[in-house]
Amino acid sequence: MGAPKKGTNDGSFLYDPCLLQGLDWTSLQGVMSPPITNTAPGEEWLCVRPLQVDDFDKGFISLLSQLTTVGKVSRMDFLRQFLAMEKSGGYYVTVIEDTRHKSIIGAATLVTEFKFIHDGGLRGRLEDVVVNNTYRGKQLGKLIVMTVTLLAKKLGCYKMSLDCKDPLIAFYKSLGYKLEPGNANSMIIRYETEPS
Ligand SMILES: CC(=O)SCCNC(=O)CCNC(=O)[C@H](O)C(C)(C)COP(=O)(O)OP(=O)(O)OC[C@H]1O[C@@H](n2cnc3c(N)ncnc32)[C@H](O)[C@@H]1OP(=O)(O)O
Repeated sequence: MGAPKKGTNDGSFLYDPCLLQGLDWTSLQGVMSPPITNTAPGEEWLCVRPLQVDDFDKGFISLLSQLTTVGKVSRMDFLRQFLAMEKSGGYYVTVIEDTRHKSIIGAATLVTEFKFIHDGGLRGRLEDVVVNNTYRGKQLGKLIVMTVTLLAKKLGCYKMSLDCKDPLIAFYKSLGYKLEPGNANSMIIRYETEPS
């Protein structure tokens, strides 16, 4: 099934699905074995596409709970955040659906940020990467990360960055992400109470 075809944006997508057409996977030759792309993900029942309004009913929120604490997010909460992201622009929440079960099994988000620096450039951040644990080890993690990474390039981002735990450094390095010497620290102030 791959990605939704041109002209299928009926307004239910968070962003225009046409943006996922024509991503340049040539630099990834050898990284994926067998080679897969967002438009040819290896199984006809896999679909890589922007988040849709009815993905709450397809398990999107419970998938995120395999990444971190989600808390209580009702359908209304989901819809409110979806609409806020859509209105704001710059949120490219991208998912993999198993269309046999109408189930969201993978997700990653590209967030873009307008800058005055870098000639008034656009910066990308990779956020909230997760694959359902029963589907892991089948390259779907690589697929969803590279889909949004190539989308950032297509949108004209001058760089894309991410924060991750140490064990995942090798995973992201295999996809071309680098630790820059002297510039690989992640610092945080947390404003919320840590869950017990
Ligand atoms: C920027 C962020 O959002 S960081 C947060 C990342 N997300 C999480 O930690 C949530 C829980 N984990 C997951 O959802 C998944 O394990 C993912 C998304 C990290 C990887 O998904 P998968 O579909 O299993 O990835 P995929 O099949 O493409 O595996 C690629 C490689 O990464 C390695 N890998 C995958 N997960 C991990 C991990 N948790 N720790 C170390 N290595 C890993 C695999 O061994 C594989 O290596 P290989 O190609 O040498 O065999």
